[in-house]
Amino acid sequence: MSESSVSAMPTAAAKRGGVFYLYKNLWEQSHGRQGELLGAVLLLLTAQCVLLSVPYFAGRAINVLQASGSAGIGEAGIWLSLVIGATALSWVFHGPGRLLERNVALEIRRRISFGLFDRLLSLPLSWHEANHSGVTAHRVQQSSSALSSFTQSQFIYLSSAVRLVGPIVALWLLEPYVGMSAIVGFVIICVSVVGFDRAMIRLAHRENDAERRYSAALLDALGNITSVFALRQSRAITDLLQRRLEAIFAPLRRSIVLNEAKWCTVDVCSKVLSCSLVALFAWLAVRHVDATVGQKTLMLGSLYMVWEYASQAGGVISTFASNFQNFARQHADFASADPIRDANVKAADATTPELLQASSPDSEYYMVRDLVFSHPGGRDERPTLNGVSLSLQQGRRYALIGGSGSGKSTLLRVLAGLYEADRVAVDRRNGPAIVTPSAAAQMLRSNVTLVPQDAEVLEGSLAENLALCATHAGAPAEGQYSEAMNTACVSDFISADANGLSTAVVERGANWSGGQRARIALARGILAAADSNLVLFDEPTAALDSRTEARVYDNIFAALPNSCIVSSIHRLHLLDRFDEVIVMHEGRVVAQGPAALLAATSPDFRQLLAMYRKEDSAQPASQSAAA
Ligand SMILES: Nc1ncnc2c1ncn2[C@@H]1O[C@H](COP(=O)(O)OP(=O)(O)OP(=O)(O)O)[C@@H](O)[C@H]1O
Repeated sequence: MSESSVSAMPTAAAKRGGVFYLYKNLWEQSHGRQGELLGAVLLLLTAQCVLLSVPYFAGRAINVLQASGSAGIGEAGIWLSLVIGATALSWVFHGPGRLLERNVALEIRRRISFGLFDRLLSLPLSWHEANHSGVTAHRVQQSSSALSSFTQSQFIYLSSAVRLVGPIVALWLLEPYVGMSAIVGFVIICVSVVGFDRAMIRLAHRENDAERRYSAALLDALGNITSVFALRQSRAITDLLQRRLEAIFAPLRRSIVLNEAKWCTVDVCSKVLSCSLVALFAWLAVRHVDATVGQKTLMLGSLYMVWEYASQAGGVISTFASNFQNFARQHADFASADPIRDANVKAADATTPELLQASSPDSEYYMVRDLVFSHPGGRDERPTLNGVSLSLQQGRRYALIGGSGSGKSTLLRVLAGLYEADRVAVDRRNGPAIVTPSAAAQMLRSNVTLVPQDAEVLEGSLAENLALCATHAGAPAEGQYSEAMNTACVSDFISADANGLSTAVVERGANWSGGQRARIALARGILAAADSNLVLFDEPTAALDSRTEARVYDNIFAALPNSCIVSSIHRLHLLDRFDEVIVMHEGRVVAQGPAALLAATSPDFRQLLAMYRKEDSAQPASQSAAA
């Protein structure tokens, strides 16, 4: 995938309303736990409201001491014990509130991770081919962590809100002019913070894009480490990684400058505001003449209250600035999975359920007519499959042959329902014809099993790898493993018992030879195909020597006697094991029938056969017999 197309993806997210977007998703994702979420909010709000009384109690203690001296020690002690009491009481609400909030956050992370994974599984194969797996994995992780961390940051946002409103109300009660001045000051500073952070959100989106491309390159390098070593790619890969890292740093550097400018503005303005509020209060207080004693009074406790509330007000500005920055980051990170959420999946045809029912496993043949398919973003103007027609019968074996790039793998993927055709009609004996591509894809997907070309194995034990599949009815029983291992000739190199099944498979099956890995993957494919009436194999034995290859085919045909089997093959010495041959050329089926008939009637078949014989005779004898 080109670098430009990767970076162009997640911009739709930036258009969505930030705060509402996150809160809407938080609310939706916490369904079933919304009571807990509201309970957490209530408890955390109560804790912050209780804490608001602390400066008042402390100020009253100072005022009593100022007015009554040592005679007021008892009363001051009561006020001070209220300070401790209020702090302790706030924890009675804050602690349980945080527990609730963080538990909901964990649940939200679980839901988003699995929700996105489910969504990924529902997207067509072509979507996955067009999107780098490293990029997609990064999106899932970043988005699920972001909303989870947003959820468990609620107490910070709530405390900021209370500490924003509380001191203003307190200052207003102490002196309305001071309260009014605080509001004006807050508004000015908040507007400048929002301005800075808007610019920083845009940079965060660019930074996330660049970071995903860097992760993708790193994953490619580490995932293909044999080629990196063997082809001396280290230098080129390092250069690529450096370029991609530099692409992260470009928006990051601008963001760092903006961040410092923002903090400078916030710091200076909040200090100016705090000092101005104290000065304003003092000035207003000394202007007030006490009529009874005839002198200007300035109660130190009240001054302390103003200082404390003003400091809180100043502190809140810093907190607001930092919260907004976190919030901006969380918004950008959560939105990074929007290309997955927004991926355009064609809605299934309304008649699908009926068609699926009609296509019960006892359908006895498929007649595929006029199949047209183009790879999205394919290089060629012509469709990859152009008017393909073929007929397949239950219990028969078909060899799919053709030159490289003729469309064999693509055809098998369409027949497995993994790619949706642009146009197709499928006739079956036991049901109405299906003429809608989406319905055809769904029907095929629920009746057909494709054993893919690449032997994709996962890290774990052999048993875990075999368990990573399902028939249309569900997971295969463990008792079937040894039979599948025998069929795929896995038991040639590992015993089909508990001991053998516990053998380790490392990442990408690097502790097995290519042929052994292919047979493990084939055993898993055979397990998955147990109840499919159409089973497709995409060159499953290309990595095997010709004798083992022939044994594997004999075993497969014996293990699946009632299924229709279509297998693409390159080595044509296998042809006599198949009932019919399907010949492909440039995206078309140019011939179908028994090999003997085609040898007499099809020039394309004869040409392929001649090419094969020439290649085969050119090979050293040892090669075809090698294990
Ligand atoms: N994901 C894809 N995106 C775009 N074009 C593709 C994609 N996969 C295959 N193609 C193109 O479709 C054509 C048919 O490819 P396909 O893999 O089906 O051929 P094949 O007959 O299986 O070849 P081979 O025998 O070499 O495996 C080729 O021109 C190929 O470049």
